[in-house]
Amino acid sequence: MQPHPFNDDLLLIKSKIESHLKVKFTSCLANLYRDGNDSNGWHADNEKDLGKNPIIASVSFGAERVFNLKHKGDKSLKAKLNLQHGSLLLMQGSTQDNWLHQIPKTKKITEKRINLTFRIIA
Ligand SMILES: O=C(O)CCC(=O)C(=O)O
Ligand SMILES: [Fe+2]
Repeated sequence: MQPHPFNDDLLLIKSKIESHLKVKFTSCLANLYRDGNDSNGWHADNEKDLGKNPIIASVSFGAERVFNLKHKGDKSLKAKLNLQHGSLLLMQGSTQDNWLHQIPKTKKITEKRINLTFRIIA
């Protein structure tokens, strides 16, 4: 993937999150879900360059989508959130070590959603 410099809109969103959380982010990954047919399969954001126990701030715009979490070890542990327009989801601590997350496909959603995940990359 080819990184681009932050534009003014992204810098504004980044600085609002940073002053709220007292954390500085170095990068942002943008995902476009054109409709409910676009999804993001089960994964953990545990790439080496994120370091141990990464803090990831995830902002959602547009269509509300389901966000599922499942524990890697204990299959009985699951969580389901609805990520609303304008919401901020924070993943931190051992979340990526212990849990997988996904945005499942759905036939109910025909509208677009944009998700921005702000990250600290060494
Ligand atoms: O779209 C979302 O809310 C999640 C995106 C995600 O998990 C990722 O980019 O790693
Ligand atoms: Fe993720």
